[in-house]
Amino acid sequence: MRQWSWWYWLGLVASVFFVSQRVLAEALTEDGVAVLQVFLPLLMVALVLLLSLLPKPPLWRPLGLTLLAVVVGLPLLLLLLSLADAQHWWGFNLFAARPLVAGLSLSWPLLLFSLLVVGVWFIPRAKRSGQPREWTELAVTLLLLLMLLTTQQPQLMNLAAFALALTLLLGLTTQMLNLAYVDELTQLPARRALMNEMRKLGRRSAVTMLDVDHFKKFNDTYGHDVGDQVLRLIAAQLRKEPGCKAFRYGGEEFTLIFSHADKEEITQRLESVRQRVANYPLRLRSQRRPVSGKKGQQKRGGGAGKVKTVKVTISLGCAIRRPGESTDAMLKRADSILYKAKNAGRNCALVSL
Ligand SMILES: Nc1nc2c(ncn2[C@@H]2O[C@H](COP(=O)(O)OP(=O)(O)OP(=O)(O)O)[C@@H](O)[C@H]2O)c(=O)[nH]1
Repeated sequence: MRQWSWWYWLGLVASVFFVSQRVLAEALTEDGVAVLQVFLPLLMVALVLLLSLLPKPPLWRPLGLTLLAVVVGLPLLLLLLSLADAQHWWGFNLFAARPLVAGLSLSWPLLLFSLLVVGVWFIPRAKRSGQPREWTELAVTLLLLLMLLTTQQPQLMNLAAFALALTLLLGLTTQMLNLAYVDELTQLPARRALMNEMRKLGRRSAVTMLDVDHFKKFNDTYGHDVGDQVLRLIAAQLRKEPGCKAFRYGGEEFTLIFSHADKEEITQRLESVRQRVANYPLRLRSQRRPVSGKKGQQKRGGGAGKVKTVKVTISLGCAIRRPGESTDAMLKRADSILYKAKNAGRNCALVSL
């Protein structure tokens, strides 16, 4: 679903690029060019804001088609109006369109509007999410702006257009790699990344499988969303641990790999993770509790908005690589040690040579 976003952005970039090329075309009058130089960047900033705010449904849905028609069609409509010399109708001359800097199509309204949209919305959003998609959208917005500001300097404009195409390609590739290699819920490297990393492990290495205790019961009691919160919490604790690399293996299972085989140090690290998770008070708001069923009714009795804390535990099984052992066999052994830890009463870490 999220991948549809690229098509809308591509549509907008293509439409703005086409219209900006027409700015240079001789078919436009001097006033027509001026209108495009003032209004096209303003319209473009408004459209990128719209695109970043609205959900992006599949293109073939009526809403998707409408959104695409808006982002592609409005710049084209502006071009048609400029070709028809329609600027007299909208009082263009009153618009204070004098450029602030000679050679750049930068007017006061554009400077203020783009500073507001980029500074208040795009930059904080990209920083908050840290995702390649949001950073790409910010870079594309800035490069589109640069391209439109430099319509009077074709060499600079071509350079900005080239950088724009490269940014889109880079953003798309990074996102595809992220989809394949990064787990969306926890943002840890996913199983495919683990398998790649395992191939590189040396003779002195170790792998740990870990699993949340009684997670099915936890999900049934507090709901799937709180379960997801637990998985994110565990990922955050694993990420903090030095000397090892964490992966989400799948479901409620995680994997840690060590590129050394020091049993004492590994035991210490696993104990530290286990204790941090076990002692972490997870805050629950009452509205997150189940909305139906007997258990839900009992829990909702506690009053709306009340904050309750719960704790979870994990079990860990670590296999230190044996001479001649394949990484697959080591992983399987770690899994069976994990089940020994479960049978030993859970909330514990076992390490075996
Ligand atoms: N919230 C949430 N739950 C998940 C996710 N992936 C798997 N689960 C749940 O994890 C639970 C795993 O349950 P089991 O394999 O029976 O294990 P368990 O209840 O943790 O019991 P033990 O492992 O023996 O302590 C199932 O209820 C799955 O639905 C996820 O991404 N989010």
